Amino acid sequence: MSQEVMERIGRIRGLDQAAIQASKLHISNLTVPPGSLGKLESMAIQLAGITGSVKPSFDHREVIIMAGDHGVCVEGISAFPQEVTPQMIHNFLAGGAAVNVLARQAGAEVVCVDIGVNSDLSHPDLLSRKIRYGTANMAQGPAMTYEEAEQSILVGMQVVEDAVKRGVQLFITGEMGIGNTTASSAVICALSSISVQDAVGRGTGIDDSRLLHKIGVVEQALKINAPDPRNPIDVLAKVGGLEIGGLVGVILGSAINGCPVIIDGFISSAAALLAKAICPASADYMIVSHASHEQGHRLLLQELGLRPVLELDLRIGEGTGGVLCLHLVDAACRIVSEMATFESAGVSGETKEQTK
Ligand SMILES: Cc1cc2ncn([C@H]3O[C@H](COP(=O)(O)O)[C@@H](O)[C@H]3O)c2cc1C
Ligand SMILES: O=C(O)c1cccnc1
Repeated sequence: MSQEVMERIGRIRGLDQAAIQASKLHISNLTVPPGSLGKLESMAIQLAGITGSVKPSFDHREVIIMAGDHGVCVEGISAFPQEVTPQMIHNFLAGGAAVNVLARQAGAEVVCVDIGVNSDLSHPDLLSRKIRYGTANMAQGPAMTYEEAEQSILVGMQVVEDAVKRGVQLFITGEMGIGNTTASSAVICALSSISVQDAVGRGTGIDDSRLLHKIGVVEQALKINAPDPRNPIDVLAKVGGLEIGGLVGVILGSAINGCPVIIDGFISSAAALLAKAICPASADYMIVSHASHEQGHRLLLQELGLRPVLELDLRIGEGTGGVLCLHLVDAACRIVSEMATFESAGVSGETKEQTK
């Protein structure tokens, strides 16, 4: 791996164990039966471990939408044409996409990065970090070079670094790239024992015959490229995507900078699996927002070893589920900072189980 990427990964630290213990103790004193706030408690404890604070808050949060195109689209694996990628970028920049609406509701900024769209784009609010004009067709050969894959991770890390300098404290992964459920399926099959049949789903809504074809395309891409399961960069280069690599960088970059990162749907989770393969400690910084309706996402999350917070039958990506999860992250933060303790509220904290 390149020096620049390696040096940054070396800065990832384990969670603050003292803060985790302090958070557990604080939560045990709140006026609810022990453990009764479920995932809100585990989130609050994780956030304490990440930030070192028992009462964290995240006023400044950003969805990073990594956008890239996929050469494999020529195989006819999506229900939509490649032109939709740049068209949706204009929609994000105009504030009209689903993720924009949900981000406004949750008080998050949306940042869009062109890391590999197959057309020229220019807009004052677009971050232009193009590495190449889309990937090559992975059904015929590697999607990109090893160096380009490393570069995509570095771009994601640098986008996070710049945002942290502006005061951003929490990141949400988002993506846009027609064809990227195909690349994500190939990535997870290359990294795990999940079968192609189980990993490949309908993406934007393909019919049964196209689904069978998509399975064949992923099988072919894995066969001709033979990605090395022990080398996540090789997997990303051969069967991944530029926006997937960018998200690996966003996830690792969040961990490097001590920030929580909310993982959105199927594509973001494939990036998370790559990030964990590169640096297992990065998983401590991840919050998996939701279980997507996309076939294979549940198995992917099992592989990642993380439980989703929500289940809303979303199957869109963009960062939509990630932003919705933000409301629950805020809820967890408010619980630990605003709730009364047994002592302050004069409520008896001893359970009958304890007094028996
Ligand atoms: C209008 C539109 C908006 C989207 N927003 C996210 N995606 C999602 O769909 C794409 C992946 O599905 P597939 O692999 O089947 O092409 C990605 O761009 C993903 O972000 C969209 C797709 C469309 C058509
Ligand atoms: O879960 C996702 O992220 C997803 C599912 C289908 C299409 N695009 C994204």
